[in-house]
Amino acid sequence: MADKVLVTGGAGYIGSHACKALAAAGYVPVTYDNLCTGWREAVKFGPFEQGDLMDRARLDEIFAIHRPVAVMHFAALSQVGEAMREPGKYWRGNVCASLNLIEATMAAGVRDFVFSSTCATYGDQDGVVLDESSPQAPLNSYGASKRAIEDMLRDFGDAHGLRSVIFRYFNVAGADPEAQVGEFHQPETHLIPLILDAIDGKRDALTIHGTDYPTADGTCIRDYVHVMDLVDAHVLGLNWLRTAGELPEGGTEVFCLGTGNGFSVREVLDHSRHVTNRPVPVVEGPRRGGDAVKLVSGSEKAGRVLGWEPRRSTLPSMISDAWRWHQTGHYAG
Ligand SMILES: NC(=O)c1ccc[n+]([C@@H]2O[C@H](COP(=O)([O-])OP(=O)(O)OC[C@H]3O[C@@H](n4cnc5c(N)ncnc54)[C@H](O)[C@@H]3O)[C@@H](O)[C@H]2O)c1
Ligand SMILES: O=c1ccn([C@@H]2O[C@H](COP(=O)(O)OP(=O)(O)O[C@H]3O[C@H](CO)[C@@H](O)[C@H](O)[C@H]3O)[C@@H](O)[C@H]2O)c(=O)[nH]1
Repeated sequence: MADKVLVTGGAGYIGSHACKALAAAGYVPVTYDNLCTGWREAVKFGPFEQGDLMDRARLDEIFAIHRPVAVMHFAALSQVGEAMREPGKYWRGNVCASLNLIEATMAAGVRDFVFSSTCATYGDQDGVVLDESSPQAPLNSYGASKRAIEDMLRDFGDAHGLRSVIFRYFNVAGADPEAQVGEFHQPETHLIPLILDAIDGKRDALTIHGTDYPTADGTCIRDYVHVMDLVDAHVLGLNWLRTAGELPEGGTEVFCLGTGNGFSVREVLDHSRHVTNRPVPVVEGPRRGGDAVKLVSGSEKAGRVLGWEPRRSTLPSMISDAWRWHQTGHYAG
């Protein structure tokens, strides 16, 4: 029988794409999700188990029923604005919930763990290109909670032999090119789906959050990575983790997932106009709290160690796949 992987947050944007990639690689992805921001209809590639990470008894039950060989942990709260208003929700919902999951994982005798971290753990580093060794100085409780979970994984590795791969994502965008799953957040805060909403009239206009940043066109710069490339890296990371001898007992390895190319908000708008061949209504607004000026990955480690190669992570490809999903795929919501 195929090996099972417990996918927390498998009903969400990135987790649902990861389930598709895991199934294509021969695993059975078992989604564990409380549907607080996810969608039942997004769980298409393996069993669904509804539950909250804070519910230890339910987690123990799921480990006993499915006996997964590894855990991929995507479930989190990830809205920066909300994190700045309600830090307690993020420390509880991300840090306490992950502690519960890690303890349940250890109790079940599972040792291989893949974790979604973020370049938001770096904070604002004055335009430098970031890699795995760059200092972490998060600007908000979301980034701080993710950094704390990274530390927790190291401690559980040192003390109890947990082996983990930590992926620090840059900005994830695009959708499954077959539009079986896609990005659907409510409320949506991410740039590309908001631009697409403005293009087809679902919102009045895209507000540019700040036009006075110290960049060539005054808007923030981000490194966008296609969600399918990102989840491919997870399968590579999982296989690498499971290959005897690659990572010692208790080891933790961090990989940045970005392309090394930074694009400003205005550049993303230009590409969106071009790809959709439609105008984008835009208004210029003030800066959004908690935003770094520039977040770009300088890492080649995921390519060197895991053999990862982003294949779809160009802006035209990410925007056209997101646009296809926007027009043809949807969840009930
Ligand atoms: N989207 C990005 O650009 C980006 C960038 C960096 C890191 N990340 C990280 O990637 C992961 C996935 O992000 P996403 O955009 O897919 O988010 P998402 O909100 O679409 O998915 C998160 C899923 O986790 C579930 N969940 C949350 N708390 C839970 C809990 N306590 N118990 C059970 N299920 C719970 C939600 O219902 C949802 O299905 C997150 O950890 C996020 O921090 C995302
Ligand atoms: O209506 C909007 C939305 C966004 N932006 C700008 O677009 C850029 C990208 O914003 P967004 O898509 O919200 O992504 P980030 O704030 O960069 O954060 C995302 O990417 C982080 C990693 O960079 C993850 O950790 C977070 O979970 C995820 O929300 C930023 O400069 C925003 O200020 C706008 O100008 N207008």
